[in-house]
Amino acid sequence: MASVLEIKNLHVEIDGKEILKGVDLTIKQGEIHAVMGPNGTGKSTLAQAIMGHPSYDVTEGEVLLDGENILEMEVDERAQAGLFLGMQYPSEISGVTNSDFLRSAMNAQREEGDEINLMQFIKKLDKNMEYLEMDPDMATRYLNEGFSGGEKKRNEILQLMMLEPKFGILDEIDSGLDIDALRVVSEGINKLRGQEFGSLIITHYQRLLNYIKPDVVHVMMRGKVVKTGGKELAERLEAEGYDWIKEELGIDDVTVTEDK
Ligand SMILES: Nc1ncnc2c1ncn2[C@@H]1O[C@H](COP(=O)(O)OP(=O)(O)OP(=O)(O)O)[C@@H](O)[C@H]1O
Repeated sequence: MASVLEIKNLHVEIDGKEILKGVDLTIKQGEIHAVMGPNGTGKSTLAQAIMGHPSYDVTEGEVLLDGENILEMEVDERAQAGLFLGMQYPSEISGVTNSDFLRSAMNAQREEGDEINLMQFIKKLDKNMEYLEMDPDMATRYLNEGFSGGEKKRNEILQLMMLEPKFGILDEIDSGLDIDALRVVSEGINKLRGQEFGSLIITHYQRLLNYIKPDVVHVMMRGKVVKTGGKELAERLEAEGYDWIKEELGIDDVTVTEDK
């Protein structure tokens, strides 16, 4: 049966300031959802809260993966349950090679005693790196250390392709990518597309959505999802910006501020 990720009435605070003010959103496995919205409207906060970043306090609501509240799980348990978070700014880890990191992450998802066979791992790694047009040296370099912005993003998609999560939460996967990298990264996501994979892709640009056709598009303003539609919604935003939504809602300021 297809898995479902349900975000229900999610309220999140950072340092006592409420950023998310009741987000509702449901993704089924097999679907790709895009989250768009002006700067400072809570998109990254949503991704961070789902994955359990310690600075983000959930004050109300729940996030259910097949009916189970993942907010009660530790971060590694969330990953084990099948969630993957791509970071807007992936961190560098010196002393751990990219390949070792990937193998440990894959083994962490498996039962003890059922570790992935080394040859199988190398085969899968080689195949996916080739697919993503990555330099083979990237496997033996320390995780993200000295990687360019584009290399980090490609590497994130490599992680996604190796781990094959149920749901990938991808924050600004297109930022800083040149046009070739954008194509490759999009192809990687499209390759995963299918009944076994669902994704929430946070992006500013319709450009990415020319390569990855979303099934559903959401717009966030003031810490909430204010509009949901199909891919034509993203096209209209690209052509007309966000003003028409602000007019519809009767608001001037879209950001998350204290007094709303
Ligand atoms: N660590 C933090 N401390 C205080 N405020 C924060 C923190 N992180 C985010 N915020 C505030 O929360 C609001 C929403 O931020 P968030 O990063 O979720 O927005 P966003 O929609 O992803 O924006 P962008 O499109 O610019 O990436 C902003 O006003 C931001 O300043």
